[in-house]
Order: sequence, then C-alpha cells, then structure tokens
Amino acid sequence: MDSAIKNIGLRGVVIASTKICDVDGANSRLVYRGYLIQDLAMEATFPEVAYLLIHDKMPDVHELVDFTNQLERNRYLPPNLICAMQTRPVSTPPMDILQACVALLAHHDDSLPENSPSLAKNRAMGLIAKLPTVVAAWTRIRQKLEPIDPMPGLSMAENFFYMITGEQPKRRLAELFDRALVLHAEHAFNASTFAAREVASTRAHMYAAVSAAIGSLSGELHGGANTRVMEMLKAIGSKEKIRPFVEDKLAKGELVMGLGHAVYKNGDPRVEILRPMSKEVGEMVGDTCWYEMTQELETVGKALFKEKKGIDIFPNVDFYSASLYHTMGLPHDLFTPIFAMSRVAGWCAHVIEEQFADEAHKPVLYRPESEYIGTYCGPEGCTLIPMDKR
Ligand SMILES: CC(=O)SCCNC(=O)CCNC(=O)[C@H](O)C(C)(C)COP(=O)(O)OP(=O)(O)OC[C@H]1O[C@@H](n2cnc3c(N)ncnc32)[C@H](O)[C@@H]1OP(=O)(O)O
Ligand SMILES: O=C([O-])CC(=O)C(=O)O
Repeated sequence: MDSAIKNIGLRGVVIASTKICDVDGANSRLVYRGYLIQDLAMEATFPEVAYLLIHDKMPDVHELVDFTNQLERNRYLPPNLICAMQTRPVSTPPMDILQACVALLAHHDDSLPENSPSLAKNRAMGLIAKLPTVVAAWTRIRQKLEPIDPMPGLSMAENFFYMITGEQPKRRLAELFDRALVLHAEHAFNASTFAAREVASTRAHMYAAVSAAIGSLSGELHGGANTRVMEMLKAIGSKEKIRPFVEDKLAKGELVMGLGHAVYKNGDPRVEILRPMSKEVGEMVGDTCWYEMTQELETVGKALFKEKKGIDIFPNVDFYSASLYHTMGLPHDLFTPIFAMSRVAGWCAHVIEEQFADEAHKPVLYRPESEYIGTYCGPEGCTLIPMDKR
C-alpha cells in the first residue's frame, strides 16, 4: 500500500505551548525564559541558568548560594550505583551508562511515587548535581581506576575535571566549560526534550522522562553529532583534505556532521559564541589546529553546499563544541554526555511544565496518529493460518 503522507518529522508543527524557551529559527534568536542566550552566556553561570530554567526566575544572591549548596551536597552518588557501574563491561558507551544510571537513581528516591512542584524541583536539582559525577566516575571505572569523590568548594565545571583527572583545571578553562554548559542547557522542542515531555505526559516520573531523553540525545543526528564531528576531523586529518572530503560526502549523499539544523536555517546563534571559545582554548593549550580545521570546514562546506546543492548551510551547536572539548583534553565519547549534563536542566524544566502547567496551558497525553501502510486482506483481516500449516 502506498502512503499519501510525506514524512516531515513534525517540522513546523506546533504541538504545545511553553514558557521555557523560544527558538526563533528565522532570526537566529534563542531565548531562555525571556533572556537572550548571548546575555546568559556572557553574564550568567550554569547554576544560575539551571535555576532560571527550573524555578522560572533568575536567582538573587541568597537563592543562588542556597542552590549552589544544594547542588554541592547532592553531587555524591549512592554507593550501590557505583557498584552497579563497576559490573558493566568497560566498552559500554558513556551515554548508555548515563541513561541506565538515571533510571537506577529512581530506585534511590524515597519520595517516589509522590509528585508535587517542590518534589519535582528537588529531583531536578538532584539530577543536575549527579550527572557530572556519573560521567566522571564511569570515565575512571572503565580505565580500572577508582572514582574520585566530588571536592567541596569547587564549581560544577572545576569539579567535573577534578573528578576525572584528580587535578583542578585552570580557572579560565573552567569558566569556558561552564559557558558551554550554559549554551547547551535548553532548546525548546528538540528531539530529546520532546522525548522527555512525551514520557512525562503519561505521568511517568522524572527519571523515566530524563532517561528517555538521554537515549534520544545519544543519536548522531542530535547530540551524538559532537562526537562524530571530532571523529570526522580526525579522519580528514589536515586542512588540505577538507575540500575533497566534503565533495565526496556530497557526491555520495552522505552527511557532513555538525552542519545543518532543523530550525535554524540562517545560522545557529550558539555557534557565534562557541567559535571564539574554541579559538581561545586552542591558543591557551598551544594547539589551534582543530579550531582552524573546523573553521576551514565551515567555509568550504558553505561554499560547496551552495555550489553543488544550491542551499545555504550553517554549522550547529555540535560543530565547534567538538574542537572546544577536544582541546580541553576531554575524551571524545564524553562530548555527548557533557551535552546531557547541561541539557538535563532543560529536560527537567519541561517535565515540570508538562506535569504542573496551569489549567489554561495544561498539556495532555501525547498520542499522534499513524497511517497504516501494511498488509490488509479485507474487513476481517488476513486469515490466520495455524502454526503447523504455515
Ligand atoms: C544538537 C543538535 O541536535 S544539532 C543537529 C546535530 N546533527 C548533525 O549535525 C547531523 C548532520 N545534520 C543533519 O543531519 C541535518 O542537518 C539535521 C538532521 C540536523 C537537520 O535536518 P533537516 O531539517 O532535515 O534539514 P533540511 O531538510 O533542511 O536539509 C536540506 C538539505 O540539506 C541536506 N543536509 C542537511 N544537513 C546536511 C549535512 N549535515 N550534510 C549533508 N547534507 C545535509 C539534507 O539532506 C537536504 O538535502 P535534500 O534536500 O537533497 O534531501
Ligand atoms: O533544536 C534542535 O533540533 C537541536 C538542537 O539544536 C538542540 O537540541 O540544541
């Protein structure tokens, strides 16, 4: 049976209202709860932005101190969770570990199955605090090293590097890492947030919604692209090989990772902030080669897409974050878990909105329709032949 439906992946279909984020594709504008991403990236830290997303207001100084202390107290993992990680094959991808650990964290939440706005906000804070510890612990466990406990007094960014290496990063590097977290924290109804909201719409708990979102983010068309960008740069190897590489991809109809976006057709505003960050870290560590290759790929990619396909193509958030995290010394398969460590703030804000929106904006269970294009033998269906006669 042929289909009358062109699969457009819900592009342009508005399915709910939200007060959390506006992605204005035509004008390359990104707003978290009324604040422009450019202002948040330059003036606010990740904990402030996480607070904004979860509590729907910028924290004052007392609220921020209180929130930071709560995050600090909640960074520790239940010992059973570490034991569970220690039983996993060391080859397990960190995104799979993260997804499983978030699901397991539900077993340690004594307040379940109760739900209320304050319980949900507290769960969100707990997840924001714990995800970096899970990622860092797995990074060590898979190398047969003991996990390192969080160190009180360190910022979230400093602590992440400390829990991986046992050493505190340079202050400027930690500041730029924190800025990258701000840039990744929220993006309206992207695939992973939609997954989280869909699960939350069934009234499943926050851990179920967030673990579904992590699964969605792991794919290479979404958050998984940042790891793939780095693999691609490594495979290309040098600036001179970029042009033939892109030509080959276009000729074969294959993707150039980190280019294109489902909503931003005139450019992703986060790239303008990430590009100089990648350059600065490259200069800081004395290795600008990956930044330069990324920049060349952007220029050559734009020119070749225009020439061969007649379309304007721009990098997305995953493009420069690859060279940024690589020059920060982070393993490539941690790039997407780092994205998750930040986006968890947005996912949780959406779960809370899904479950506690006021009556006028209350979402309902998501339940789209599909068009059946399978076999249909008649009104009574196909004749079911007994097993021994098939
Ligand atoms: C955090 C994030 O999720 S950001 C996205 C991360 N993902 C990637 O970087 C993966 C590479 N990019 C892509 O696959 C796509 O650009 C997506 C999935 C992000 C967006 O896809 P769409 O909304 O379907 O893009 P759109 O339909 O406008 O693309 C227009 C044309 O450009 C092509 N195109 C878009 N991006 C790319 C790319 N990176 N490489 C090659 N061709 C591309 C499409 O195949 C399409 O060609 P066609 O008309 O001949 O079929
Ligand atoms: O919005 C999207 O489709 C993907 C994206 O850029 C994000 O999730 O940050």
